[in-house]
Amino acid sequence: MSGDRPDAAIHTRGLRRVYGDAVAVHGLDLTVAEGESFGFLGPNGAGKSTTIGMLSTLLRPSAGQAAVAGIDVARRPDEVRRRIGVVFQDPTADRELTGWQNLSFHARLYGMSRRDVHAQARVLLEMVGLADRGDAPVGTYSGGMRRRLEVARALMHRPRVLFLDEPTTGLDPQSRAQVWQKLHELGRQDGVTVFLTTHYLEEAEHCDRIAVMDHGRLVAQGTPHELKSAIGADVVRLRTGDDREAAKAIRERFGLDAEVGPDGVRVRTADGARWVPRLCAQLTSGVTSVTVTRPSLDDVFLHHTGRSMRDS
Ligand SMILES: Nc1ncnc2c1ncn2[C@@H]1O[C@H](COP(=O)(O)OP(=O)(O)OP(=O)(O)O)[C@@H](O)[C@H]1O
Repeated sequence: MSGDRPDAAIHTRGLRRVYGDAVAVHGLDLTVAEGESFGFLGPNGAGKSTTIGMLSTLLRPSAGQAAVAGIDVARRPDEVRRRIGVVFQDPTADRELTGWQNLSFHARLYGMSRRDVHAQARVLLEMVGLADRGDAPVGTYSGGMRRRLEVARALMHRPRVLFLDEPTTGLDPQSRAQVWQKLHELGRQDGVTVFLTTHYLEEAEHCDRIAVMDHGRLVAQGTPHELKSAIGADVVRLRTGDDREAAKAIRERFGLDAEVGPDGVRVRTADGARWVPRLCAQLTSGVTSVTVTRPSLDDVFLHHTGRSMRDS
């Protein structure tokens, strides 16, 4: 493809997908380096699953190009499939089979030898913390265990790129942390590229780089630190006797953008700590609490999409 990047794990140019008259992904240009963990964020309907579908060869692009592990997804989909692993939003492990059988069945589809399957399953069950549960039916696993098994299964044929669509949705915080730690090790130790969508802030924080998508377009990309710094200002959150009235007063008297949300009034301003005393002196609607923080990824998300990550 033009502007080739054979060393990149994922490289797209003008990647586009339409459903009838609706454009789900508009000309996406994205490059993800080998071994990178890349978080793909965006509100519902932004086009994340459609993009993963195209990159994992399940959906044909309507236009543009994409290469995964240096191979064009439209021209050589079979070769791409051998080099990728996919963990879908909904659980797909067979509950009747044991963990071990799930891994083995998957690997045999990829033509792996019995011996190789055995060795690889042992390593991966160990890696995802299921070594002592491999012989139990998946129906007896907790949600977190099932998810970790699915990660192991996606890795059986030693893919170079792992795609995960909402890998930890519905898991408790402890299971989420466990799954995430395993994913992180993969990149660090084995150079596997991890490309994931998530609605969880802490998961996004762990990524080497992040892209934010909205209405089928990339609206921001960079490291979590770069994206937060680019917002440039402190975030002041206030609770007042009347949040709407306070937001109105802030807009009028200070010319600042004040948003009212479930956690009170949110204002972005340079040097928030110095501004707060001036604010308190001017507001008549009684300030009950104030916090000043550096921008979070949720602030980045809100800035670029107009929505909070938690709400989406
Ligand atoms: N099979 C389909 N037929 C028609 N429209 C579709 C289809 N799949 C997705 N869409 C539309 O394409 C757009 C992008 O959807 P997509 O599922 O890729 O978004 P998403 O960012 O993954 O959302 P979510 O976070 O809800 O999974 C949406 O407007 C959606 O309604």
